Amino acid sequence: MAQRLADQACEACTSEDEPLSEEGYAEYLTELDDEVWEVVEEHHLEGTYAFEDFRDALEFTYEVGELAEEEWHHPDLHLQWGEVRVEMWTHKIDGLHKSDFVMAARMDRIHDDYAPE
Ligand SMILES: C[C@H](O)[C@H](O)[C@H]1CNC2=NC(N)=NC(=O)C2=N1
Repeated sequence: MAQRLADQACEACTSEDEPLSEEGYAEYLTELDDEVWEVVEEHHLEGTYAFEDFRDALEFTYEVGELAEEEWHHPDLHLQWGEVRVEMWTHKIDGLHKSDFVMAARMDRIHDDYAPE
């Protein structure tokens, strides 16, 4: 059984990598929460997470920031009361890389801890 994306680390990407097309990322997309994530114009992942309040959204944002620093792969994070919107792509190749899906899967796992009671 292939290792789950959420159990993987980001691969170092180089500017020589080709951005993934739909055929290339279709399998990865199946591992993401489909109520959260969509691919926009085959260029980036956009995800929207809901929270009970601002503090939970803020703490989630901080945890994701720590993950990004650890993996050296960074999302755009838009924080508001009760919601965090995430945009994830690989700037170096101006498109999608496997590492973007690894990060999204890792964010899904972090969000599981904030699921409303
Ligand atoms: C300087 C450059 O930003 C770094 O090499 C890393 C940091 N984090 C990154 N994050 C993302 N999403 N894409 C990148 O290309 C990237 N590059």
